[in-house]
Amino acid sequence: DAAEPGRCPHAGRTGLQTRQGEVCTQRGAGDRRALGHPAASSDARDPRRAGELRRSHFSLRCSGDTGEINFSVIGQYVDYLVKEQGVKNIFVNGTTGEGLSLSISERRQVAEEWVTKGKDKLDQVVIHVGALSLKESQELAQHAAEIGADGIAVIAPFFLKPWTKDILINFLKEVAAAAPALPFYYYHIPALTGVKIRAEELLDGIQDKIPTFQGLKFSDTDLLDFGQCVDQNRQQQFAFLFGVDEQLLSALVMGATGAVGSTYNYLGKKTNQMLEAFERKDLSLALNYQFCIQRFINFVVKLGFGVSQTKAIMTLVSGIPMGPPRLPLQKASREFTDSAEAKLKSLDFLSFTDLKDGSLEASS
Ligand SMILES: CC(=O)N[C@H](C=O)[C@@H](O)[C@H](O)[C@H](O)CO
Ligand SMILES: CC(=O)C(=O)O
Repeated sequence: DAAEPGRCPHAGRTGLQTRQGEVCTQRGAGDRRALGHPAASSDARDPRRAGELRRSHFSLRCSGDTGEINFSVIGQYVDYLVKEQGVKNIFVNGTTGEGLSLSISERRQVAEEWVTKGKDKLDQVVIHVGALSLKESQELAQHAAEIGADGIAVIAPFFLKPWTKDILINFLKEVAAAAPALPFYYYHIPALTGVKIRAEELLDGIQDKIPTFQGLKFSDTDLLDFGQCVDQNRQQQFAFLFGVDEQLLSALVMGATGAVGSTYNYLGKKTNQMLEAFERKDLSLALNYQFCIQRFINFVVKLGFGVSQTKAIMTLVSGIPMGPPRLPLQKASREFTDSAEAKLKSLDFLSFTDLKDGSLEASS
C-alpha cells in the first residue's frame, strides 16, 4: 500500500495517472475559492496565470571543459522537462542556472535560447534579470521583453544592499519599468542575498509602486512570512511560488500557487504527483510523496548539496550533459554522484525504474 510508512508512493500502485506533459496543471478552482481568489482567466498568456505555475524549474547552464555555455542542449532539455518531468514553466538564469556567474551577454543568449526552443512547448519562460548594477538589470529586463519572455524576476542587490523596504522597492521599480509590459516577480532568497527584508512587508502596497507586480518566488523557510504574504493579499491575483522543495506541501497548505525549485529538474514528475494528491485533498498520499522527496534531499544535504551537486544529478537523471559549474563553484565529486544515484534508485526516482512493477520493495 502506497501509504505504508517507509515506502514511497508509486504511480502504478496508487492508480495515479502519469499524464506526461500534462501534470503541470493549474490548481483547482476550489482551492482558489478557498483563498478568496476570483476565477482566473483561461488565457495562457494572461499574466495572472503565472500564479498557477505548477512545476516551475530553473535554468541550467551547460558548459563543456572549456567553461563555455553549451547552448546546443537547451532544445533537448526542453523536451526532456516537458515529456519526462511534466514541467512546462521555466525560470531561467536563477540560482541553479548560475545566472549571477554569467556575463550579461551570456545571460541574454541563454534567455533567448530558452524562449526560442520553448516556443509552442512551454507555457511560460520567466527570466531572472537581477544584478548588482541597476543598469545591467534594466538592460536584461528590456531584452526579456524584446525576445518575448513571459515575465521577469529580480533578487535584491546583495553587495551594496538596500536597508529598508522602500529602498528595495525603488530598486525593483526601476527594473520593472524597463519592461513595462512584462509580469514582474520578486525573488526572495534572503539566505543568499543577505537582504532580510520580510516579504510580507515588501508586498504591502507594492502594486501602487510596481503596477506589473505579479508575484513572489519565496525561497525561505519562514512560513509565518510566507503565510502572511498570502493572507494579506487575498484580493490580488498574485502568484505565490514556493522555493524550498523539501517543504512544498506545508507551503501549499499556506496557499502557495506554484513552486520553483532545483529538484523539479529531476523530481518534477514526483512533485506533480504530490500536487495532484493535494488537489484531490488526499493529504496522506501527498505527505507520502513529500516524505519521499525529503528522504532524498535529506540524504544529499548530509553529503553536501548545492548548485554543483544539482547539476550532477540533472546530468545523471536526464542523460543530457550539464557540464561542470563555473568558479567559484567546484564540480561535484564522483563519490557524491554515485551515492546520489544509488539513493535515487532505491527510492524509485529514476524514470526507467519508475514504470517497473514491484519496485516498491526496493525503496528504503
Ligand atoms: C538555495 C537554493 O538553491 N534553493 C533552491 C531554489 O530556490 C531549492 O530548489 C533548493 O535547491 C531545494 O529546496 C533543496 O534544498
Ligand atoms: C532553484 C531556483 O529556484 C533557481 O534556480 O533560482
